[in-house]
Amino acid sequence: MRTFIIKANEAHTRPDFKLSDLPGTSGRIDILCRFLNSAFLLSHGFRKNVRAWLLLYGPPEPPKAIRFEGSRLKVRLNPDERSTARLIMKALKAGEGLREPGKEVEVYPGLYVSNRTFEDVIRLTLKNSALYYLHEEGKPVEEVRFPTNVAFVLGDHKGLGPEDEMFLDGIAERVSVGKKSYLASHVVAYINIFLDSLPNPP
Ligand SMILES: C[S@+](CC[C@H](N)C(=O)[O-])C[C@H]1O[C@@H](n2cnc3c(N)ncnc32)[C@H](O)[C@@H]1O
Repeated sequence: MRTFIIKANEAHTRPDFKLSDLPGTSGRIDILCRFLNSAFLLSHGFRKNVRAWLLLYGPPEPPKAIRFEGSRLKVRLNPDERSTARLIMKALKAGEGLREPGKEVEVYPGLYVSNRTFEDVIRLTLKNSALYYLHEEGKPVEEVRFPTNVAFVLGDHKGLGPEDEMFLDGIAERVSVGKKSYLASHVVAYINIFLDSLPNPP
């Protein structure tokens, strides 16, 4: 089982953005769409063994946590950003008015929204997965021995802040795919392809 978690510092938490201008109006939800594309899509296929969390911290109602559960997802994820952004919009719409922090609403089978925080999701994930923080200065990915259930945390265009990093210290090993700073979606694609190449892939 593979889990990918991305914290999006400015991603809007209401469906108030334009599908025709995601980078300019949504707080970079376009990055989240590409992230989902890399997490789930194969050419002519879909990775059912993947769970992805989008943690949105932009205006006006942060936080919102959107969970895509590959094993249960019934809606189609397409390669284009626009249709994926529409799913995110649907989830944000379903999450409007949510008050209880722990309550998750099912938007479609396999797609959920809640008010869970970054810390809530990390704690939940740690219950059944080894946690890795994807970071340029981490241990080279080729040197890590991955167990059956793995979870990877990434930042968005701003990266993770010092408080998030402090929270992850001691609970998430830093892992690198290279010294350069790559696009979040490229890092996820690289990790998926690297894990696929292992004799017993998670
Ligand atoms: C700051 S990068 C760039 C975001 C970019 N603007 C985009 O469109 O995706 C996003 C995240 O990718 C991860 N990342 C980038 N380069 C990496 C590397 N060489 N090794 C491991 N993780 C990396 C980090 O978690 C980082 O916070």
